[in-house]
Amino acid sequence: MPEAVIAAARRFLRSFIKPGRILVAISGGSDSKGLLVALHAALGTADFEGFSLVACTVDHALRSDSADEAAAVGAFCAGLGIPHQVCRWPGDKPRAGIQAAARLKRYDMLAEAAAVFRADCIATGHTLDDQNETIAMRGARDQGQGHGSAGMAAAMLYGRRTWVLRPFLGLRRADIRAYLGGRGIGWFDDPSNENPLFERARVRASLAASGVAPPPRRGGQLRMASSARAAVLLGEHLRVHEGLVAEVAAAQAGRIDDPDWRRALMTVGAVIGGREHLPGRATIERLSGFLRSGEAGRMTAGRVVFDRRRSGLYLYREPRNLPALRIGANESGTWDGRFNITSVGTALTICAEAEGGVWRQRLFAAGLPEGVAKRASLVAPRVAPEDVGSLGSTAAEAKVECRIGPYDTFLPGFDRIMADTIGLLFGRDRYPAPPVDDGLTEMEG
Ligand SMILES: Nc1ncnc2c1ncn2[C@@H]1O[C@H](COP(=O)(O)OP(=O)(O)OP(=O)(O)O)[C@@H](O)[C@H]1O
Repeated sequence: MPEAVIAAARRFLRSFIKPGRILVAISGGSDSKGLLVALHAALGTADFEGFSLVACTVDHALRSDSADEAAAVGAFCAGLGIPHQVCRWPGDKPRAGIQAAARLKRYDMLAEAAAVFRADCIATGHTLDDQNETIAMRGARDQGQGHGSAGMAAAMLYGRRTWVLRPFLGLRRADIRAYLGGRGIGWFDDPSNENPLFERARVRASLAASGVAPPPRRGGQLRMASSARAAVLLGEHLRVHEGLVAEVAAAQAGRIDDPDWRRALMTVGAVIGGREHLPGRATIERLSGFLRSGEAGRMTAGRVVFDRRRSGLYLYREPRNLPALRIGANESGTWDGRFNITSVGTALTICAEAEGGVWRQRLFAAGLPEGVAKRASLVAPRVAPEDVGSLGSTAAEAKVECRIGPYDTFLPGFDRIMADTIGLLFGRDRYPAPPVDDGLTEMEG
């Protein structure tokens, strides 16, 4: 029903803690165009003073007519009096994984545009149809263990800085099209949506062919509750030493059949291993068998050693395939997916602390078993001024912080409680809060 569209726009605006500027990510397709039009209509009433709209189209420059389409979207926005910017992806494009690369670039450019416009958030036109496709794709990829079943979050923090909100996540695409059609507004259909070379296009076609609407979901709310509980368990049972070792109390180490704890532990494991994703189902099952048995020993999974002793469980990065990195003066880089390093003044080289050095003493002083302190110290970063090479030290020439691999690029709003807890354990600040009431927002999902 087209009325649902304007109702969703109004509900979204009411969820803001205070009025702000919203950047609509508009591709020119029906969903994002419907979002822009519905928000514009809602803001035309007296109920939402203090809000403003701006818009941005990313021209991926992958199709010959994309620049013309982006310009046409600009003209449409101008007709509504909404400031609009086109961001073009310049240069050569990767051949493999083009959709994933385009998505990352898109969010990067949208976040940049939001900063330039001083927008408080980005809004995208993701719909319930997109949500169902995402859930089907994640299920098929066997991410299992409940990681993927919550689907897309109604709010997502990009790059630790920009909130991306999805106000139409509970709406069907057909309703948005009917809403636009009723106003005589057209849209572009992206041919890649139908291209069977892309997984999403195949899933979309098969969901449409099945003709069955998936049942309504409360995935977002359930996931938020799970994250809150996981955060409590982490606070009670897990400590992190120097960003290198996660120590789990002995009594908790075997409770791997608790799904919230398992997800929390696997997420901490991903941080320790410098990974963005949790291990797949088969790896988690193997690891669970080991932890459930309660026997002392070591198992490696996802670049992380799970070292089980009588005194507790210890997680640390396995001492293999550690990279070397060069960072120019006053530049930043990420080493091994685990540490963000910013040079202050001089160019730096970063490699693994192969001798253990001062880290070993610190970990030992923190009360860790000697074997754990020894192994974990070998994977610590050794930061040296480039011109001094191996004689350098970690003195004042660098700022080093832990990277939280699973959340620093994309943080689903429903995981924020757990992400904050993990961040604090690794010596980081909390992530910025969203501009909306996220409890309300997740009810859309
Ligand atoms: N070229 C673009 N310019 C601006 N916004 C875009 C563009 N492409 C997509 N978007 C935004 O993203 C929304 C979802 O589009 P689409 O489903 O194609 O993206 P996606 O890659 O699936 O996103 P995600 O991976 O985050 O689910 C659109 O409704 C729109 O708001």
